[in-house]
Amino acid sequence: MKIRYEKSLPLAQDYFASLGDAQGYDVGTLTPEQLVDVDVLAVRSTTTVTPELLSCANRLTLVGTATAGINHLDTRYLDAQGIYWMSAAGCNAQAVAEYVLSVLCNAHAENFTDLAKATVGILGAGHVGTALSQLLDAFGVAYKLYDPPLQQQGDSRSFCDWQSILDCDVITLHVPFVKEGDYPTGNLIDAQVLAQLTDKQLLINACRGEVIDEPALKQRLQTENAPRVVLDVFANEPAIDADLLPYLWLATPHIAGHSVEGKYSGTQMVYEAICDLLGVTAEKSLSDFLPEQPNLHVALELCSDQSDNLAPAIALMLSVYDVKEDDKNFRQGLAGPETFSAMRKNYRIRRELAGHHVLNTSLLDPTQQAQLAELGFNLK
Ligand SMILES: NC(=O)c1ccc[n+]([C@@H]2O[C@H](COP(=O)([O-])OP(=O)(O)OC[C@H]3O[C@@H](n4cnc5c(N)ncnc54)[C@H](O)[C@@H]3O)[C@@H](O)[C@H]2O)c1
Ligand SMILES: O=C(O)[C@H](O)[C@H](O)COP(=O)(O)O
Repeated sequence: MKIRYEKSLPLAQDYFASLGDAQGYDVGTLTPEQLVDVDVLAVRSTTTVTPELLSCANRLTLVGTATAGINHLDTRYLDAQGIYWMSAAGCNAQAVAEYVLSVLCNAHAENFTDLAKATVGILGAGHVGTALSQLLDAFGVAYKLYDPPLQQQGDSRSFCDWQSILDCDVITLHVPFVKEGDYPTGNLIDAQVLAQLTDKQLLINACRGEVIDEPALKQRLQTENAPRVVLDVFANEPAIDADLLPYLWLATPHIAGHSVEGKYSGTQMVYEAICDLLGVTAEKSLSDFLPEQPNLHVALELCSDQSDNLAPAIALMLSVYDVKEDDKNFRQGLAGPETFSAMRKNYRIRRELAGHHVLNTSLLDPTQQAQLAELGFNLK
């Protein structure tokens, strides 16, 4: 069995070497000829899998992407060729949900969004939307879900209509980028939608840049009464429109899903798919590779504002992951497509909330303790 993998998959050799001849390629270097006699191609979103790329692939059985998004795979072509493909659905849902929560905590800290009163509109209630709704439940923050495909499939949760989502204090996008079908998402947030949003609202995009009409966004952000906007994703990555950045409240280089857990899980899922293909038991698991959770003891000095019931959870959340640090690094480091890619490749080690130890929690009231436990913290 020959496996070709994009070197951006963490732990690829550790996972794949025992399954066959596993060889890595650098992002952007894979040629059609390198797929001759290859059985499995393992990618992330930085390899676009087209008919041209696969034109010499004479034995390809499986294309696996260690990402949630699949818009870089020509799935129609793969289906027509009888090549099985899979994605790492849900691998980084918690990471993206924590990214959004970090944005919300910052908005609350700046008195822009009062989380005790605000309603968050979640557009797309799949893995990420659901993980986010669970974090918001822990915080006691109100939210609405919008997801017509899931609603049509009979999902038992309560969904709202399009206008209700646009009326929310925060609108956060978690849909796939889909060009065709009953529910296309390209430019879902277009000039007309942007015109409706006001400077009391926060718009977050951590799904795909193409879901927002970016030129229209740039225009809107230069007019009166414009919403606050946070972008993790951009049209035409890595050659993004850097002129947009000054108009954004927060901007990051497509790293919302890049927690250690999120990235390792992606490789784990591709490994499991290859094991299935071979009919062998998957013997490796995430816990074989995840480093010990950093011994982060969060002191309650962080939780000084006892007048705000959410203050301890917010302080702890931001001490574990503050998106503002990523925003600062991005604005300082961006000089072109290469630096966009390099910042993603060399992204810092970011661990998810679950497992962090919190000391002195007996000083908190039971509601606050429950909030922390629901967020995944280990209370000591
Ligand atoms: N920034 C990042 O690092 C990052 C990380 C993970 C995922 N993503 C992106 O976020 C997307 C969502 O991730 P996920 O894991 O939740 O995927 P998912 O497939 O589990 O959920 C997507 C949801 O969107 C819904 N949907 C589809 N079209 C819709 C429409 N027109 N209107 C409303 N809802 C619609 C689907 O029914 C589904 O429930 C991915 O496709 C990927 O592009 C980005
Ligand atoms: O779709 C996903 O899972 C995310 O957008 C993910 O962060 C993409 O990761 P990349 O392969 O570009 O690092």
